Amino acid sequence: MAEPTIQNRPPRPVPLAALLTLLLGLAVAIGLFLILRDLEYKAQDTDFRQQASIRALRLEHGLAEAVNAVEIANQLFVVNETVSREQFRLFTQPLLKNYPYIQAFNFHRIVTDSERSAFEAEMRKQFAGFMLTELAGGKPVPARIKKRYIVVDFLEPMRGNEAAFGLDVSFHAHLVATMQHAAETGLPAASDLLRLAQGEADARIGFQVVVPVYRKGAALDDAGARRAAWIGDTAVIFSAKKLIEKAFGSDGLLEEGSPDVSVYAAAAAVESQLAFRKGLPPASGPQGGALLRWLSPRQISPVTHDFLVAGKPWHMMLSPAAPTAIVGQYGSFYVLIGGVLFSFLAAAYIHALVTREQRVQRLVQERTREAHLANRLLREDIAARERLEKDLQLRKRAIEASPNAIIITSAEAPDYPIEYVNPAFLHMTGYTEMEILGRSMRLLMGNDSKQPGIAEFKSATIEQRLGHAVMRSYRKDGTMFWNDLYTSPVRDADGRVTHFVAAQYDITEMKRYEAELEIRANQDTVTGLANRNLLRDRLSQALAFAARYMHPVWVVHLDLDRFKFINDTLGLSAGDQLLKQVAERLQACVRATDTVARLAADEFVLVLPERSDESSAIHTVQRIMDAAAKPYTIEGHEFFMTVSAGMAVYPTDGEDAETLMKHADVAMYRAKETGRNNYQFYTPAMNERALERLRLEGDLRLALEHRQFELHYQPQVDLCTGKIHGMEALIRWQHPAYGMVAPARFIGLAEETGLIVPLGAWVVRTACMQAKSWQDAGLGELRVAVNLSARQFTQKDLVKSIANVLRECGLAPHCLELELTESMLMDDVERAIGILRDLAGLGVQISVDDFGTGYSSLAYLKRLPIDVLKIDQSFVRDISIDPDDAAIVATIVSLAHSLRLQVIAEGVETAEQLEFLRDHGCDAMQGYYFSKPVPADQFEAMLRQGKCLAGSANIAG
Ligand SMILES: Nc1nc2c(ncn2[C@@H]2O[C@@H]3COP(=O)(O)O[C@H]4[C@@H](O)[C@H](n5cnc6c(=O)[nH]c(N)nc65)O[C@@H]4COP(=O)(O)O[C@H]3[C@H]2O)c(=O)[nH]1
Repeated sequence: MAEPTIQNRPPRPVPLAALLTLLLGLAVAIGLFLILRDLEYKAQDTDFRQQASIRALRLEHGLAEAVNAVEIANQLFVVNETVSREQFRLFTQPLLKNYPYIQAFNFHRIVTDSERSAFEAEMRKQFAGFMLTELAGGKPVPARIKKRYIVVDFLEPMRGNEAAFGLDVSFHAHLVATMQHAAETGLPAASDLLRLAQGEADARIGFQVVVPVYRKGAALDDAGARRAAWIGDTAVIFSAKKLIEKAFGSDGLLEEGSPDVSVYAAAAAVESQLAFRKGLPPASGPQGGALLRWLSPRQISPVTHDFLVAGKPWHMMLSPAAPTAIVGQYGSFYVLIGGVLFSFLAAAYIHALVTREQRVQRLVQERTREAHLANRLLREDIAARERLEKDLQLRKRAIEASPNAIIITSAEAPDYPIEYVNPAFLHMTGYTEMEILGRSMRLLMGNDSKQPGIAEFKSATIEQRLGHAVMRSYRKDGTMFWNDLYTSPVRDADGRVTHFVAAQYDITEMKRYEAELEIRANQDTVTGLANRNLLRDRLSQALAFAARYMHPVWVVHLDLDRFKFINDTLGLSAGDQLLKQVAERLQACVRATDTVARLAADEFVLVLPERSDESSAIHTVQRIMDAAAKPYTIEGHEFFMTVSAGMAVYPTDGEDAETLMKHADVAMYRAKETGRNNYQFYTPAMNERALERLRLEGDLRLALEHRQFELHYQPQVDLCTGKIHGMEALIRWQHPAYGMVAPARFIGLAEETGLIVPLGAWVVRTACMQAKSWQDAGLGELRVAVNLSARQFTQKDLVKSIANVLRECGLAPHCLELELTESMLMDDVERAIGILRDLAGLGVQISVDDFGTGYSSLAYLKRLPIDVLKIDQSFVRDISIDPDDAAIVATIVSLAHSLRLQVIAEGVETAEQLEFLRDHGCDAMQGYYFSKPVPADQFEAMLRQGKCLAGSANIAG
């Protein structure tokens, strides 16, 4: 099952422990918060109440002191019968100074209407124009007539209060009521708050305290008596603000942060009677949602204080200054915040612990599961191994018990050492394990290393594929057995071939049986030659091969002349013996690749696939006829026998086996008809040529004796100097009947007949003598090139005979150049190298004729001690029209030069060919363009003329 990855793992629920920790932490934090806040609140509340009572006392005291000042002033009128204005001034002066919150001292005099005039008259004595006034529209006007006037008689200080002097205040109902109340009680009475006409702008709220003044000596027992004795009153006008500020003023009771204070000149908090305020009116409590209200600092409830000022109830309210409450409860908040944070941290920690624990548990579970799985796999593995072990044991026992040989080799090239062989192998080969292990399979092949099966086996191994080969193998004691070998690569898990397994079967018995069958099927039982069956096969194979490589195949039908006579005379057994001897002779005259078959009683057929021309075929047939013609000894008697042969050639005389056999048969009958003991071609023209060849061969044998040969010389010209620097000696046969015969017609014949050896020796000697004679005649140290035939080249005493000739002629060895063809060199390179080294040791020059037509191996070319390469005329011919030939010639020139060889081009017929050769750095030329091969006298004439090649350096220069 796939593990969920980090990305797709579902979110895990918060562990309960973490949740509980969080909740508990939060509860504790909140609890602490509440307790602390309560403590803070109580401390604050107590502190606040203390402050409030201090302020209440101070205020009461201050106001009482003020009232006291009024009573002091009143004493002036109580004590004195009459009080002069001056007295009043002098008396109030110090009081005004001591009580700066006193706005004015007044004496209100009750004047009846009847007394008005006298009063006004009396007053005018001191104050001109005095009259009682009243306020109308805020301005003093003469007072209207009333029963009674309450007149501001004395007034201190006067300055600033002039408007009030003489004013009838009886229009002021409340003031009048206050005065009357004071008069009736005989006690000071305070008014409501008034708006004062004088004073600083913020101190114009004030109140009056009046104390009644009675007539001297009047009874004042009850209210009525007092009302009757009332003649006026002394009044003091206070500035409420100044008075209260003075009361609180000391000890910093109004400082920033001190409680907020509201003082009302009434029994309750009536805003119109607000005498003083510091700070804000008491708040109704925190606003906002429940949580916000709960979290908000607990409000300290305001403190009220009621007291009397001159009999009038006053009301004071104190509430803590706003920031104080918050500041005072910070501690609990810190605890709350800290507690909450701590709770979250603790919860996170518990969460981490729990999740870690869970992870560990999970990991343990996973590991446990994996361990179980691993255990299961291990058990399965062990079981599989046991099974495998059993299988292996079984296979091993099977391999060991196998009757066929099994070999396992390593895949390590090049030896592929043997790592295992089964007992059957040891039994089959006779080797012990010790002897075979670590060795190569090659050990089994002995020296028989050229079998086709080995190549197949090798390539199967290299290509790492199945291989099958039937091979001859050799036991330890050297005896051969036929080995049917199968091999197969063994691959490891990565597909790499590490071993090969081979199974070998000893099929020697089968092979022997097969061979016997084949022999029976394909061999003539009397002679052991191929029978008709095998002949057909071989001929078909030869034709298929010939068709592919454009080779001729010769089919020769032989018939023994007069065999029937011998058979009839001497009996079948003698006949058989004769046939056997004939068969042996036939076999001896042909090559291994040829087939000799017996068709019927005295009829034989030869298949000669590797004769390139008719002359070599004739040569073979002639040899057979010669061999057959030799005497036979049977049962003590000597016999002579001749054969008649008919020849047909593929593809001229037929393209299939049947036709060729039929035509060879026809030709054979023709031979019989023409007198037996001869051969006939199926094609008449070939018979003609064969006849001519016979004649030529006969003539050739005599030609040397009759001095019919002569040498022609063709100049070889240095392309740099344009001068003749040598010549090639070319043989000519001056035939008495045919005239001049070209070498192409007789050199091959001479080669086949062996006449080439004396002929070649004659050529070398004649050419050397001629070269020496021209040297002696002062015609230059010319080098003469002579063609060597294959047979000459392989002649045992070649080097010696050449050395003799040079010595006899007195020609310097370097003036003789021996021309050899590529094929002569490549036939048996090692042998050729030996001969050439010996020749080079003499000091003669060696050139390779017809270069480019054969298959010279560069590697060998480097090892051959040669001096000159002759470019074959077939390349030179088309040099200026065929780019391939041009490229070949250019390559040969550069190749020769890189091997430090000279290059001469033969068959140069045109100026273009010459120009090309010059352009490409060819050293010398030979060809009709300069001169054809000419007799010695003509060549000498040419030398004497100093004939040169036009356009060469020396000429141009
Ligand atoms: N079309 C043409 N042909 C040119 C030209 N220049 C030279 N030739 C011919 O090319 C042949 C060159 O000789 P080779 O390749 O050795 O070929 C020689 C050589 O292999 C062989 N031969 C000639 N003399 C001897 C000899 O004394 N001994 C041996 N073993 N072979 C010889 O017979 C071959 C033919 O000889 P030749 O008939 O004399 O033919 C000569 C020569 O006449 C040219 O410009 N155009």
